[in-house]
Amino acid sequence: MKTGKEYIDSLRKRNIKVYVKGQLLKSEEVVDHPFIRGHVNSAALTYDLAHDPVYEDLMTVKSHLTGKKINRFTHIHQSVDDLVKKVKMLRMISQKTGTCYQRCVGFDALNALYTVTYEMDKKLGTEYHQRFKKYLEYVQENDIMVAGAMTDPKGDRSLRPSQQADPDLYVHVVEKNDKGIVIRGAKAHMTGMVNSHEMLIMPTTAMTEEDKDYAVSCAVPVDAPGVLHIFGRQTNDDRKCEGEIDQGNARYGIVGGECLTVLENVFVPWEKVFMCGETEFSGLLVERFACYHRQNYGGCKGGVSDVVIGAAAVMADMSGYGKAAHIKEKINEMIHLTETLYACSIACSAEGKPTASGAYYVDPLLANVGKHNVTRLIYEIDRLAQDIGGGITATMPSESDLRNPEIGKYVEKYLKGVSTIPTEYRMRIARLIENMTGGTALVESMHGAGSPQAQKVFYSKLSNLEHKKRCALDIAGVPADEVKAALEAAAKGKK
Ligand SMILES: Cc1cc2nc3c(=O)[nH]c(=O)nc-3n(C[C@H](O)[C@H](O)[C@H](O)COP(=O)(O)OP(=O)(O)OC[C@H]3O[C@@H](n4cnc5c(N)ncnc54)[C@H](O)[C@@H]3O)c2cc1C
Repeated sequence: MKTGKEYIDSLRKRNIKVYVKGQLLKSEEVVDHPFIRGHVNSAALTYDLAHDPVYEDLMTVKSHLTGKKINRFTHIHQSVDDLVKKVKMLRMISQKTGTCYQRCVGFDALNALYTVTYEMDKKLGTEYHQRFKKYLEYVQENDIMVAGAMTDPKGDRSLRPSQQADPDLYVHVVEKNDKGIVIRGAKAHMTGMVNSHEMLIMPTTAMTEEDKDYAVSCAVPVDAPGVLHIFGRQTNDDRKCEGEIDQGNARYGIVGGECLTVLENVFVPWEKVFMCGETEFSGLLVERFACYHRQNYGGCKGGVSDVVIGAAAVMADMSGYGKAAHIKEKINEMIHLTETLYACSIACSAEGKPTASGAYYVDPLLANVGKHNVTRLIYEIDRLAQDIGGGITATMPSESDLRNPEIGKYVEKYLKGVSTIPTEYRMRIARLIENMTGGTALVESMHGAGSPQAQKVFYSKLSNLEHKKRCALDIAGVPADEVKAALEAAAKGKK
């Protein structure tokens, strides 16, 4: 297993093309660029914690392939216990970073592909699973950070991939030969991509026969020829080029350092191709990845919310209203919402079941309910934090003002709360609340792992409404079969 330092050193060896604000960075500058370094630090923590005996049980596990001790982020879930520990691990790390540490996306892609390649081979007689296991062994042995690359730019959402005016709006195969395939397109919103080693490309939606070229999954090094990354802007990101306080979370940053990854005729050898034209399995792959990924959100956002709750409570204490009844009530409400998020993630894990491959899979309905809650409850948690935080979280002068020899004394004097607390501490907490409850951070809760509607479609599919109707009819003493026949007759009459 790599340490954080070994992980960072390994990133420096890549020959990666990253653009930030229109400028191509030199490959060796990427890790230390102020826009990127925080995301590197938070991912590095997933490596360092695996060497800390306190977290050994959560962070490490025995590989089912080699029997060796590996970082959990490269593991295939072998039990319900593994699924539960994943969620506990995510909450624990989030409590330390206050933000995304990116590695869960690749973790979920590994598990999704492991289960789907097995089922694909069984049905179609392909050989993807063996291939994938070899790749997995390489990932585990080298403690590789893998970006999960599912979301395509998608162009006109009302059209299928093959119907788009521009064929590259979904990643597709443009050439096949005896050595491998060539792919073209882009992947959008790529978390942790610029500080990963490899990306796992997956289709973003179920495909029809016409979309055959778009049903493609493969592993690609982030610095392969033809790959370039355009780093995304974030709320207040220029503050990263200034001092520390105004960033709020200077060490770990905000969200996962997303980028647009362009794939311009990228060659992929067959040993790294895990789906190529098997349209009937692309929907299943999307579903598996989505559910594994939605499982996470009560864990990671639970931990992030723990930090938000702490920040709000500290702000109240530092400002002298920490003991007020309405503040305590609001903090309690935030705790209630946070534990509700966490409960869903634990529940979908506890209800996990083995797939045909032997890998364990979450309860998909509960995983979707959990992520859907995140799209709503985080907004309420953050609203309460802003309520408690006060207007200072939006209007505060800068760190430069605080340090200014002429006006610093006024900032010091007039931003003071409780007289014994240094003003700078209060400013740091106010900035943390600002950073964690606005802009980019909120949108991640809405769209990361899929927009709300993407979860809702699972409800009608998985919740068995007919069974619920039956329960009601039985309890009310109404004969279900008679009602069914009567409704069918009425529907026929209408036609
Ligand atoms: C911070 C962040 C990190 C992310 N990280 C990753 C990552 O690491 N890997 C990855 O693969 N993806 C990642 N994503 C992408 C995420 O999965 C997508 O944002 C999400 O699936 C929504 O897609 P979109 O952003 O293209 O939104 P859109 O598709 O533009 O959706 C916007 C709205 O339009 C609606 N809509 C879309 N299509 C239709 C339609 N056909 N009919 C009716 N309504 C429609 C949606 O329901 C939604 O309400 C990340 C996103 C964010 C914000």
